[in-house]
Amino acid sequence: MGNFYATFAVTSVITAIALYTAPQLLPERFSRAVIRFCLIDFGLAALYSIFIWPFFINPLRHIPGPTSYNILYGNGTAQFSKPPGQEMLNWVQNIPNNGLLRFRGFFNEDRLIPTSPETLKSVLADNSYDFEKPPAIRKFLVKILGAGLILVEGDVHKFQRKNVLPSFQLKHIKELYPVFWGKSRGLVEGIEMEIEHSGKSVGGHVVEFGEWATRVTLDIIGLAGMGRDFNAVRNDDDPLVSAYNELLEPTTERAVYFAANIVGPQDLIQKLPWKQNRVLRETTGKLKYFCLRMVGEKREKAKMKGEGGNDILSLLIESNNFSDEELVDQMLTFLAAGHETTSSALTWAIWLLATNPDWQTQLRDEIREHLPSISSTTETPTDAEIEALPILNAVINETLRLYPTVPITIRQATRDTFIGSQPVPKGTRVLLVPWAINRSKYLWGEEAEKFLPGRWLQPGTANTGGAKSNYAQITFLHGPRSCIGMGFAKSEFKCLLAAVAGRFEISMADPNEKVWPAGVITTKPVHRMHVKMKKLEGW
Ligand code: HEM
Repeated sequence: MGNFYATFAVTSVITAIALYTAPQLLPERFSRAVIRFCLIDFGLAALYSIFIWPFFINPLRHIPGPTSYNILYGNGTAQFSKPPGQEMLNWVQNIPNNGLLRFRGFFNEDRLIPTSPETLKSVLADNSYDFEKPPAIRKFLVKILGAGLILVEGDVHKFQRKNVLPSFQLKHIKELYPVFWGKSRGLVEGIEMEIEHSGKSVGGHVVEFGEWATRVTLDIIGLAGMGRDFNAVRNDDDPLVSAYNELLEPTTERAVYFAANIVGPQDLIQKLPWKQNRVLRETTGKLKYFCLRMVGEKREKAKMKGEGGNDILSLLIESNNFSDEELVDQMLTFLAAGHETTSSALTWAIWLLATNPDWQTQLRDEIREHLPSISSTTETPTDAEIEALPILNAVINETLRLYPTVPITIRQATRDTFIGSQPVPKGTRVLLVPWAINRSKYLWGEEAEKFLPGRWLQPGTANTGGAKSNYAQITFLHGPRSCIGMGFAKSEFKCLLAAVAGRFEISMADPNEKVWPAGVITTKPVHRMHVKMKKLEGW
């Protein structure tokens, strides 16, 4: 659209000159003259920004993209397609391009989609700091989650990333396996109890698995991330968890409030006498208070008894690089980024196993042959034993490929820059679409959209799935803004899936149910995940 303010300045000058030379166009009353001036000015600016610039001037207009669009809102609704990212996948599969697609969003604003390893590398690695998260989204979320790693940009991000990274190193993740396995046992026991209480132990009982997944991943991020046992699998009365759930409770009014803050004048909206403003202030205040108290207690304990823990927060405290307030921001970030994401991945894996019984059996056989029973309280598998299971590795990688839990994420060019050899003006929005890249037939072959764990089981393909480039899979993105918790998430995911698939036979409650992903940031099955689970003896 070009620079919005510059457009207005130019159209104001044009309007002023036009009215000066044709004063008969202005009514006599001053107030009416001002209104007419503004209307003409606004009309000219809109005409230029919505029609002239995008269709006749914009240097990006020759990049291939969908040819059918609405004249006013372009293909803006594609961002809300179901499943999220599906419309973009259709473009990737069907519109020939040289690594970049362009479409017009609302009011014909440009949107670019990198589609090849080269252009993805350009955005994610080579020019990563030229592309930031859109400022309005960041400004609003910082009020809720604080200025933690996921929301800061530029030098502050470089500093935080450098100082948080050591706590997520492989050697630390290895130490967390007992927590992952112990919490996986808690999950299995919880489901076993639900089955027992239902009185349907013999034939199996229908369980809504998504809720279990949410609770157990919350427990894991609590204990492994912050050294606090929320025990959400057994109860939900932890004050920190209650405040967190209250904050993210998905009501319609909350959704409208969030949307108004992102697209509207945020500072004004936050001054309105809207109940959501007060609720948000109070719950974030509560959440931050609990976190601050936890950080204080941990710091004190480490000082008095020289006792640090092996959770991520303890390691960050030990590193001495962050103030208490900064640690609170990181805690809220880990809570938000590190639990619904893994919970979503686990839920999709359960669905894929329920609908692919052959792979379910093969996975169960592998687990039962090589790992101690999940019910054993004396034996815990080592990280090496879990990492050595090829089918488990194949199933989690294929799940993460087909159901990336963040299907779309957005960037905005902060300066005039390049994607590959294509100049990209400041302000252009770029969509990174894991859903479309991970399923692209150009990167994964004709069977790209099929669940085929075997692609990770061929000689030399355990880490690549047979794709020629790392950038064929962008579930965790790549480069300086990639998911810092990838190793944590994959290890946790492996333990949880091994425990559940080893213990239960899983089938769909309704084999004819149409299941598809829905959600705004992370995805879950649209009607939740109702599966029949039957406890299997002999392990
Ligand atoms: C299957 C599980 C997960 C998936 C698919 C996932 C995916 C992602 C993605 C796509 C991003 C980039 C978002 C963007 O910049 O637009 C991201 C960033 C991040 N993730 Fe994860 N994530 C997962 C689990 C976790 C876990 C368990 C943690 C923490 C314990 C975590 C912590 C973070 C943080 C801190 C960032 C921001 C990194 C930065 O900007 O430097 N994630 N994740």
